[in-house]
Amino acid sequence: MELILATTLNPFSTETRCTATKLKICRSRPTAAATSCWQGLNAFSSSKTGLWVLSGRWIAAPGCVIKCSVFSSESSSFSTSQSASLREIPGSYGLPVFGPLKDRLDFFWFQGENQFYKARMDKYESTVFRVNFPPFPPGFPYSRGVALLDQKSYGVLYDTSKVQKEDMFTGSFAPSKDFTGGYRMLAALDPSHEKHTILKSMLFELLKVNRTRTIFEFSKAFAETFDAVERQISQGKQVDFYSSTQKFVLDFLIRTIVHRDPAKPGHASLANDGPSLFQTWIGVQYGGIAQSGLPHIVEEFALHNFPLPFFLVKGMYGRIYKFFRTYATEAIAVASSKFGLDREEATHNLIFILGVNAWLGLIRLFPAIIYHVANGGSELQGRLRAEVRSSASSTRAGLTAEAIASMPLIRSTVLEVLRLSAPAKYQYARAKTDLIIESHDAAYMIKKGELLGGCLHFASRDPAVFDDPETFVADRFMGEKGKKLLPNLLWSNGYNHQPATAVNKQCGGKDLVEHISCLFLAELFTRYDSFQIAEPASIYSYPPRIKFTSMQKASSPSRIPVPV
Ligand code: HEM
Ligand SMILES: CCCCC[C@@H](/C=C/C=C\CCCCCCCC(=O)O)OO
Repeated sequence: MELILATTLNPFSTETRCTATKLKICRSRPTAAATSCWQGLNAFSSSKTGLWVLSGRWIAAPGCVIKCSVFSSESSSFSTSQSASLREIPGSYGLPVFGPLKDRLDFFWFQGENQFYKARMDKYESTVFRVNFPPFPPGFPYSRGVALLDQKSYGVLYDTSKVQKEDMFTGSFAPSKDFTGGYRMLAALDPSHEKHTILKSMLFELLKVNRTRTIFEFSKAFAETFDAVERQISQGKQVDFYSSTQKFVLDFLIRTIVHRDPAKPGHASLANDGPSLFQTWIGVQYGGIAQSGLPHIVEEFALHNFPLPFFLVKGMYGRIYKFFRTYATEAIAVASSKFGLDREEATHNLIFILGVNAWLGLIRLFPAIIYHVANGGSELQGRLRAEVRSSASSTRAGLTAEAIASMPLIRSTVLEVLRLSAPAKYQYARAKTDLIIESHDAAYMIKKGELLGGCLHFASRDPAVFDDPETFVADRFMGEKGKKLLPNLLWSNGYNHQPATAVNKQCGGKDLVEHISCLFLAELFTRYDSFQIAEPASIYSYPPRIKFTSMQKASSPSRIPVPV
């Protein structure tokens, strides 16, 4: 936040910088007798108009006096011209040991993750409050921090000039690097790290050189998956889409980037073990926060108590590594020849990017898309079908990137799913310096080093931003009105109207996710007129309960084979 201080002095030259040696901050309204003084150094910068911009760290109510001595030892005084109230951050970490233990019981047993945050937001009447984040003791370090649950305060998580993202992928707990060949992965690097820029650029390059494969491999994996779905339905079975999605997405990702079918026979083949190898490697690696599907009491004691050692999955990860090292030759060649990366490090990063960043997110997103579109009933399915059929048939080549781009309702539906059911629900960062953050109704002082944790489930339902925030509105992101909401769509660790770059921490697969999610819906309504899922369905439980019960094949398939 920038506080414009109207200077009463002649403007200094632009070279002069003023270092505040003593700031008198009025913690409450200036009429209050009590004020408090801040001792601290803060750099101001002047501009020709003489207006001093006090960047972001100090808040003063009107009438406060800010003493400031400039380098030329000339003293000056300013009066502030704006007001903002600095509020103590509500909440508590509880007593040592007992506080985190109570929070752990609330989070994993008595309340569940959404109610855990909602109960505290209601209790403190604030979207910013102190809390113990998971994972919890005894075996995990204290993750005391400040929760951010509104759209306004969330933005600080993206401002890497104010916060650092080293080892912040899952908050205070970062798995041992043993799980990733001894290397820190791209997602765990702060953008100031040179290796971050190199690895993210490598990813962008791999997505670019494989762009033509994407649609083809996706459509192929989609067809295989739904052939199997239809076979099972014809045998009178309900089809658990969360499990069939895992093979579907892994096949698509690996065929597209590694240029090899994971199950293709060979000395390093993954056979059909890919999904279970990745689920186990990830579940053990992130055990403290993992949702394993194991009986709850087992999950609590086996996974949530202490970080599990890598040796438990050494053999499984060895198979994954051998597959990539053996077959991902082109991708590794790009990494080493074009980006100078060590082949070893490139291989481990490729596994993590495809297996955690890409796969883990998409296998949660596709069932959520089915869930929301099924809940939209025949009306929404009819509108989606009409849009797909008219757009695809209008271009000779069927579901091309251009055809997908001409499906506004499909895209808006995908974005609305990403709003309501963002697969990556938490983003963390640590304050680089003392800083001020703002919610819609107050400003708070965050001290250097404090952990900030955003909970997207609430920020994506911020009633100050979204009309009818709890309701799935497929059209929400359509037209000019929808375009204005893109800055409020936060699923990719950044604002949706802004691009992921090599120097920010926004999801490297952001565009790919939106494109193939639109392609997923377009394929679905090319192949089917409609579909139904079993009730009750759920995407907030783990594993998600999304089971196909029936599909109505397309009466007039406009399918034109996609060019290879
Ligand atoms: C629905 C699917 C996905 C979701 C919800 C998702 C979400 C996110 C989020 C929230 C982050 C930031 C994590 C943090 O630092 O706090 C992230 C980072 C990242 N994602 Fe994704 N992602 C998805 C799919 C993908 C795909 C398909 C790829 C690659 C093909 C990918 C590659 C990455 C990478 C490389 C990073 C680290 C970026 C960096 O550190 O600069 N993601 N993703
Ligand atoms: C969970 C959704 C993952 C989306 C991938 C995305 C960003 C992820 C950010 C943090 C999630 C880290 C992995 C959590 C593992 C949970 C284990 C389990 O419960 O099995 O990177 O692109």
